[in-house]
Amino acid sequence: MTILIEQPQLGFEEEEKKIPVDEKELGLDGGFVVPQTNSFGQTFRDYDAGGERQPGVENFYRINHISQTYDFVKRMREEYAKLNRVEMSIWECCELLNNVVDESDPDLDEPQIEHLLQTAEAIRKDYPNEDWLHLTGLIHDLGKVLLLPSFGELPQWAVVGDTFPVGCAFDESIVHHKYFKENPDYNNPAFNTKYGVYSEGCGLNNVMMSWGHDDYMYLVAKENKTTLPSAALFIIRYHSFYALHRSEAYKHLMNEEDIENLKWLQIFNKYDLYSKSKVRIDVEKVKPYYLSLIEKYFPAKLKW
Ligand SMILES: O[C@H]1[C@H](O)[C@@H](O)[C@H](O)[C@@H](O)[C@H]1O
Ligand SMILES: [Fe+2]
Ligand SMILES: [Fe+2]
Repeated sequence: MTILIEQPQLGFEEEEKKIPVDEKELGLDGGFVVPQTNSFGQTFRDYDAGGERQPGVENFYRINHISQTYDFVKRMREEYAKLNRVEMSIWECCELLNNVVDESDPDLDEPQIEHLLQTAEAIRKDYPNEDWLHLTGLIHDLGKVLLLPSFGELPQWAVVGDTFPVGCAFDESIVHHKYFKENPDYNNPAFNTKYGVYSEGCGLNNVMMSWGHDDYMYLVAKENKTTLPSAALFIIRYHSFYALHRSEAYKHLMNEEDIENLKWLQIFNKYDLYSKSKVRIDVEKVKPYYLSLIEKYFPAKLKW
């Protein structure tokens, strides 16, 4: 029952693009200061904080956990693999996110374009030479356009929030785990064991993740033949997989390449999570720089 999705084979050129992960090797001082609290005065990712956003966020996860089943994900992957909805550039997509607000996020109620630029600019300060990582910051959440009418207007529960594997047991570390009890897969013996339909070390590429903006943007980038390195595609695809990159669950499904790429994801996560603030970036000022990166790593128009 395992669904195999093709991963670009690492040829000679791609091999050379592999990037050193050691922060010391990169000569960085990690200037970014992790703030103690979010813009609402609470600790980041506190899902039981009881603040103004809590009831909405909890309700979001209730519906998300009940509805993300193995069959649902399979259907979504097939449907969106067609990439037959829209043709546009990466920057046009960034602008579309001007009007998107994420209901799953306890730390941010700003339009998403702010979050993209805040993430990218924070990375750029600490890792000035890793231009691929700046661009990864800019585009990692573009898949949230799935909320908009021309992309199928999917409900929030099918677009945002933390992701997790389907087809095997839901790990206890997943936010608001209790709501999985009402997911039909929860009582299905094919899907509710440690390995479920997978096997030890099978590689995350062979694992079906709950459907949302991560997997969609990965698909868009890959199918439109981005020249970004494999670590960038991994970051885009798994940045919402907190059970893995924060709680170290599901490690038994990883292969060697996943282990390498996870190091970059963990660096990235610091900027994705803690750069969320009310301090706005001047879009027009930074736009030329990001346009030059887009031109370097993507075709002018992409299929979405
Ligand atoms: O609420 C947030 C948001 O949807 C992010 O884009 C996602 O990456 C996180 O995992 C999630 O917790
Ligand atoms: Fe995200
Ligand atoms: Fe993000």
